[in-house]
Amino acid sequence: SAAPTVDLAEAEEFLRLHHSEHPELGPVEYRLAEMHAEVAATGTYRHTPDELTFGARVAWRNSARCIGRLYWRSLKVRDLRDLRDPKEVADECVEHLELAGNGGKVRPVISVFAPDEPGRPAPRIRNEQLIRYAGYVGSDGGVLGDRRNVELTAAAIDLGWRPPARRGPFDVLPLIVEREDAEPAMVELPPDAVLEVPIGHPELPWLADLGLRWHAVPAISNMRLRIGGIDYPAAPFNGWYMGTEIGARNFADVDRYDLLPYLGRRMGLDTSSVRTLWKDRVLVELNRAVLHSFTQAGVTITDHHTESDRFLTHVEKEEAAGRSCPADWTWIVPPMSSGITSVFHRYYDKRELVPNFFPGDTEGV
Ligand code: HEM
Ligand SMILES: N/C(=N/c1cccc(CO[C@@H]2CCNC2)c1)c1cccs1
Repeated sequence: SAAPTVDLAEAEEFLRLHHSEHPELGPVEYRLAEMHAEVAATGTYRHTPDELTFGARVAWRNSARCIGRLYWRSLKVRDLRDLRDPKEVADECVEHLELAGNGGKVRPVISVFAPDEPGRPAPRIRNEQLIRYAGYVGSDGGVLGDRRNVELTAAAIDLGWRPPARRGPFDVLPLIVEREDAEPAMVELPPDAVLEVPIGHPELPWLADLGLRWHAVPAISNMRLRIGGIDYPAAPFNGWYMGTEIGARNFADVDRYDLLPYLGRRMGLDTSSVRTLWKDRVLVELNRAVLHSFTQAGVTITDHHTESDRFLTHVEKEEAAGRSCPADWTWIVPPMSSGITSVFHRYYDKRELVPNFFPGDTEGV
C-alpha cells in the first residue's frame, strides 16, 4: 500500500457534495468505499469525468473574488488529464483559445491537464494568462509594451524566442510550459488563435489612430485547481472581459500602459492639478472606447454596472439554493465608479470553500 498523499477528509467531503447536489447518482457510500480502497492502494484516487466537471464548476462557484459567477453551470470542461508532455499541453492550449474565442461569441472553458501524482510531476504553465503582450525594457529604463510581462518576455528570449524585427507595444508572447523532469516547451500562438480588438472611440476619431488594441479572451493559466484534495496545477480557464479590466487597469495603471496623462493632453484637459478630475474624465472615455470597440467587433464583453447586478442575482440564487456565496468585497467592487455599482452597498460572507482556484507556485515569480 502507499502512504496517502491525498487529504481523505477533503476527498470524502467532495464526493458527498457531488452526490448531495446530484441525487440521481444514488447513495454515496459505494463511491466512498471505492475512493478509500484506491487511496489505500495508490496514495491517491482518480476523479470520474462527472466529478471533474462538477468539481471545476463548483471551484468557479466558490471563487470569492469573481464577479462573473452567475453562469457557473455553463463552464465547458476539457478533460485532458492524460496529457503531461509540455509540448502537448501547449498545443492543447492553442485549441483552448480557438474553442473559447468562438469567432467573438466567447465561451467559458477550462482545460484540465495532469494532476500532481507521487513520482509523476505535473506540467505547469509559466504564463499568467494564455495571451500576454511583451514588455521590453529600453536602455533608458522605459518600457515598450506591457510592463507587467517584462520578466516573462526575458524568460521567453532566454528560451530562444525572437521578438519581431520591429518591436511593438502589443507583441503576443509565446506560451511556456514547464515540468520539473522535462525540457520546457515554448510555442508561438498562431494568429487565428489570438482574437484581438482594435480600440476606437464613438466620438473621438483620433483615438483609433493610436493603434491601441486588446485580446478578446482572458485566460488565467497559472492558478491551481483543487478538487477533493487533488491538485491540478495546469488548468487554464477563460471567461470574457469586463471592460474595466482593460480600460481602468490594463491601459490606466502606471505600471501597465499608463495612458491617462497622454490621453488627457490629447483630450485638451487641464492636467495641471488632479482637482480638475481630468484623470476621472479620461477614465470614463477610455472605458467607453473599450466597450464600444468590443461591441463593434462582435466580441463578448460586459460593463461593470450590468455585471454588478448579475452578481447580486447570483448571490440571491445561491442563498435560495441554501448555499452561502463567498465574496471578497475588495475584488468584487469594480476599479472605477464603485459607489454607483450595486455590489458596493453591502457586505459579503468571506469564508474560503473548496473546490477552488489557488495562486500557482509560479505566482509572482
Ligand atoms: C464568464 C465571464 C467572467 C467574467 C466577466 C469574470 C470576471 C472576473 C473579474 C473582473 C475578476 C477580477 C479580476 C481582476 O480584478 O484582475 C475575476 C476574478 C476571478 N475569476 Fe472570474 N469572470 C468570469 C468567468 C470566470 C470563470 C469561467 C472562472 C473559472 C472557471 C473564473 C474564475 C475567477 C477567479 C479564480 C478569479 C480570482 C483570480 C485571482 O484570485 O487572482 N471567472 N473574474
Ligand atoms: N475576465 C477575467 N478576468 C480575470 C479573472 C481572474 C484573474 C484576472 C487577472 O488577475 C490578475 C491578478 C490580479 N489582478 C490581475 C482577470 C477572466 C479570466 C479568466 C476567466 S474570467
